[in-house]
Amino acid sequence: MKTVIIGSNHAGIAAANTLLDNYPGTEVVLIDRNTNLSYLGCGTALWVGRQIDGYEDLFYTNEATFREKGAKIFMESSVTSIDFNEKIVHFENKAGEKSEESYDKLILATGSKPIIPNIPGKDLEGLHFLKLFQEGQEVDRDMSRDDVQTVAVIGAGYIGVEIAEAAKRRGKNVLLFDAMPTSLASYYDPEFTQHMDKNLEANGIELHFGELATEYKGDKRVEQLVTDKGTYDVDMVINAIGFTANSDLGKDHLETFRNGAYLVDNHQKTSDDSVYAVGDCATIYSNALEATTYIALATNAVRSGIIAGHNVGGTELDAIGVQGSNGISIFGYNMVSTGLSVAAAKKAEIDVDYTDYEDLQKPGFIKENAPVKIRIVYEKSSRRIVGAQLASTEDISANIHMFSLAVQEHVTIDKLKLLDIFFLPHFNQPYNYITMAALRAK
Ligand SMILES: Cc1cc2nc3c(=O)[nH]c(=O)nc-3n(C[C@H](O)[C@H](O)[C@H](O)COP(=O)(O)OP(=O)(O)OC[C@H]3O[C@@H](n4cnc5c(N)ncnc54)[C@H](O)[C@@H]3O)c2cc1C
Ligand SMILES: NC(=O)C1=CN([C@@H]2O[C@H](COP(=O)(O)OP(=O)(O)OC[C@H]3O[C@@H](n4cnc5c(N)ncnc54)[C@H](O)[C@@H]3O)[C@@H](O)[C@H]2O)C=CC1
Repeated sequence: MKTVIIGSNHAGIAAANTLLDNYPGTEVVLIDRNTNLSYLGCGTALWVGRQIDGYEDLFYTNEATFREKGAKIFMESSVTSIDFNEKIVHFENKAGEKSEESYDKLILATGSKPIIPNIPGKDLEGLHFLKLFQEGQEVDRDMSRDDVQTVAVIGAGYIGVEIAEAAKRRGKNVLLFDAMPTSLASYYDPEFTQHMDKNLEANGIELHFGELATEYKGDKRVEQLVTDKGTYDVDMVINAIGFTANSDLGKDHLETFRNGAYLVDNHQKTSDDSVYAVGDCATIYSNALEATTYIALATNAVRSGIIAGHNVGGTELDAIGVQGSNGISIFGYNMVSTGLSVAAAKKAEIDVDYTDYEDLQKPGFIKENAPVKIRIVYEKSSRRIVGAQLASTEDISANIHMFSLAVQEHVTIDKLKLLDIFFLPHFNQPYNYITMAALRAK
């Protein structure tokens, strides 16, 4: 059997490795238009902000590894069209030479693309997006210019907040804009984001929330950013207002979600029996929403690639859904969340309650210690946990995995009240904040 995979980043790589490692004799062809594969975009802000030495270690595999495993791999080759009836993929390399590959099974792993603000001045120099490795390099180069002193970041989601920190670490004046009244509004409730906002301000980032960019102004290069509330002199702009699915190749043939992502079943199969879709170009099932949705994360890309790989290889494997678990660490302030915030539940018309608690991570007699804030969100009628948020300068990140499982398994808030949680002063308190929050639930 021959499988063609379009897109060889996180999702495509996971699907290819699953096939090559578990199904000897299977024929795998990978096609990607980029020069590189496996770039961990999460490292861009660390590298641009000089928290790590360089970008070299942000790649975890390469073309040669796939060749050694027996796959055919075409880099710098763009798929231009797919004949879904004849099962043929047409592609073109950078020299313009056209080729084609037939398939028995096709895996679409074409990922996502940044949403481009459609406002006047969008073709000026000095305007950036942050998706590809090459775009990270451009941002890094621009930030190295002496005449770039003021950087505007549009979108205070994960990319925006991370790159705002990086620009500040590079000594720039940083202005951070978002349409919402706080940073990270898609992931956390205001009781949590207010702490991140204070942290950003305390570290010298100028916040402009509830403000919409309306125009970029400049001669050749951007010189001003105009919003619905003011005009700002800027030397560089980084746009980070979210991703949308890159489904151009199959959107006329396959069923799609409201944002254009390929609709997939729990085997990652699309509406065409021979075609699978994985990662950021596909939908995903949310256990918190109990519905199909879209969540662009590397973690989901890898898992969905593994699922497609096995189903294509001949082992039936069902996806178990996700919670969209995520985390961020900015100037030493750490936040993690899973499932739905109260605001996200409200938007999805799920009637929820929540329980909050705040305490020191460890007993008071331990010197290296800091407060932890927790919120657990649960559905009023069923009492199932639908989300959790934690924040601290301590590393509280691993707690969120348990909440992810709780959401996945529909555990109720009442089950959490007497859960066996160990105590050791080096790590936590006998009256654990998870227990205390659960006990306070209405
Ligand atoms: C700056 C940044 C930081 C991030 N940080 C995190 C993080 O900390 N944690 C996390 O979980 N996620 C993070 N993400 C999100 C994560 O990177 C994406 O969810 C992930 O890359 C999705 O993987 P993918 O393989 O589905 O798609 P993509 O990474 O978008 O890859 C798609 C591939 O398809 C190729 N392709 C597309 N169209 C064609 C075509 N027509 N022909 C040939 N090839 C094609 C592209 O060249 C690309 O290589 C971050 C993203 C960015 C940009
Ligand atoms: N730590 C992590 O897990 C990371 C994950 N990612 C993922 O990559 C994807 C893309 O990241 P982001 O681009 O940061 O998307 P995002 O969805 O995290 O944030 C986009 C932000 O832009 C704002 N926005 C939207 N339209 C706007 C407009 N017109 N003007 C001003 N603000 C506007 C939104 O309110 C939101 O806060 C996301 O799925 C994200 O989860 C990215 C970086 C790190």
